[in-house]
Amino acid sequence: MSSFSLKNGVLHAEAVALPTIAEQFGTPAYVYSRAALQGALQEFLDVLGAHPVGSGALVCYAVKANSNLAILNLFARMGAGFDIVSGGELQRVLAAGADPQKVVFSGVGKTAAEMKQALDAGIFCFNVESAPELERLNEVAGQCGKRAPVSLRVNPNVDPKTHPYISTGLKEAKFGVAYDDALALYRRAAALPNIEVAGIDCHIGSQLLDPAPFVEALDRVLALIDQLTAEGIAVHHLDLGGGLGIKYKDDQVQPTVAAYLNPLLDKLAGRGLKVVLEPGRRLVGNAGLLLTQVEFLKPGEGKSFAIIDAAMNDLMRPALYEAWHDILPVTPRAGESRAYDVVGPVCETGDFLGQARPLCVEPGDLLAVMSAGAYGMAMSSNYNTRPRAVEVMVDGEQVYQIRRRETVAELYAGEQVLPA
Ligand SMILES: Cc1ncc(COP(=O)(O)O)c(C=O)c1O
Ligand SMILES: N[C@@H](CCCC[NH3+])C(=O)O
Repeated sequence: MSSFSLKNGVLHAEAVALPTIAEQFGTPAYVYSRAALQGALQEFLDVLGAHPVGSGALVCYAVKANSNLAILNLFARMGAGFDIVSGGELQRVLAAGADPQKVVFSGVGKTAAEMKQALDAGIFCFNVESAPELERLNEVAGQCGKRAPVSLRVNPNVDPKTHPYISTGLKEAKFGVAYDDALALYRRAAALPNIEVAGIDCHIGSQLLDPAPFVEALDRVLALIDQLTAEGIAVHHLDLGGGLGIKYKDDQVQPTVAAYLNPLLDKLAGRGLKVVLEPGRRLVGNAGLLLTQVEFLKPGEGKSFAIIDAAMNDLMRPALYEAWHDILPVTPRAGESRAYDVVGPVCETGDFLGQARPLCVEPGDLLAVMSAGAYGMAMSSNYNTRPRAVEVMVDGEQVYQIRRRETVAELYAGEQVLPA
C-alpha cells in the first residue's frame, strides 16, 4: 500500500499532486498521508485483534518518531496510547487528546519534576531504566502521596543486527537494567513503599527487519518473568518495545506486522499478560516525505551536486547514520541521468540527503525524499538559522497544514543582547 504514487507522470500524495502543495505551502515541506498513518496503526490493531493473546493489548506509539499534534491526535482517536521520553512529550500527548492511562514513560534520565508531572497525570506505567531512577521515583511518589506503577526496562543483551547508533539492547548500551541485575532490582522495587511493580519492559533497537532477535529477547524476558513469579513478584503486563523496521530501499523486505507479532504472541499463550507495544518508525516512517526544490546544479568531473532547499537540519538521518532515503523526481523527465550528490545549503560537508543518485533534473524541479515520516521533522534543528519546514497532512483530496513554517524572527525571539 503506497499513498505516494505517480499519476499522469506526477508524484501524488493520495489524490493531491505534490506541485500543488509546493505552490501553496512552499518548500521544504513535510507531507504526510492520513491513510498511510492510519493504515499502519490499523495493521497492528488487526493482528492483535485476531490473536487470542492480543485482546486488551495496548499500542503505545513512540512519540519521539514524530510528535506532531495532528498525528498524535489521529492515533489517539484510534485508541492508541503513547510511549513518551520527556515531560515535554507528556504535555504534547495530553494536548493531543491522549488518555493518560495509556501512557508509558521510557528514558534513562527522568527528572524529579518529570516524574511528578507524570504521577499527577496518572500515567499507566514508568519504564524504569536504572537503580537510582527507581529510588528517585519512590521518593517523588512518596512526596506526591502516590504509588508509582513500574516496569523495569530489562536489557536482554540481544544483538538486533541494526545500525550501532540505534541498537539499544546490548550489554554495553546506556539503556535499561542489565539482565543479570534485574531480579535483584525487582526485589528492591517490590520492597519500596511507593512503588508498585506493574510490568516488565524491553526494547532492543530500531529499524529491525529480521524478527528473530525479538523472539530471542522475549525468551530471555519470559525466563525472568518465571523467576519473578517463583519469588511471588507478579507482573501484569509485558511491554515489548518498538523497533520494527520499514523498507527504505527497494532491495529491503519489510516484514509484515503479523510476521513480527504472531510468533511473540504465540509464546505468551496462557500467561495472562497484557501486551504493550511501542512502535514508532513503523507507524509513521513511510507515511511521510520531504518535498524539496532543486536550487542549483553543479556538474563536475569527479562529483556532481544537486543543491536543494532542504538540508541536514530538516532531515539529519543521512548525515547522522548515513541512512538511505529514496529521492524521487516529482515530475520525472525523459533524458539522460547523472549521478548527483543531493546536498543542502548548510555549511557542513556532511550535509547530504543522498549520494551518487542517478537523476535527470533541472533547477526548479521538485524532489521527494521518501520514508521521511519518522525521525525527520522530530530530529530537525535550526542550524544555520534555518526555520523549520511546514508540515501538511493529505487526506484524499484535502490538504491540511498541521504545522506552519517557522519564521526567522521566531528563532531569535527568546534571545537578548547585553545592556549598552
Ligand atoms: C524505549 C523505546 N521505545 C520505542 C522506540 C521506538 O522505536 P522504533 O521507532 O524503532 O519503533 C524507541 C526508539 O528506538 C525506544 O527507545
Ligand atoms: N533516530 C533514529 C532512531 C532512534 C530510535 C530511538 N530510540 C533513526 O532515525 O533511525
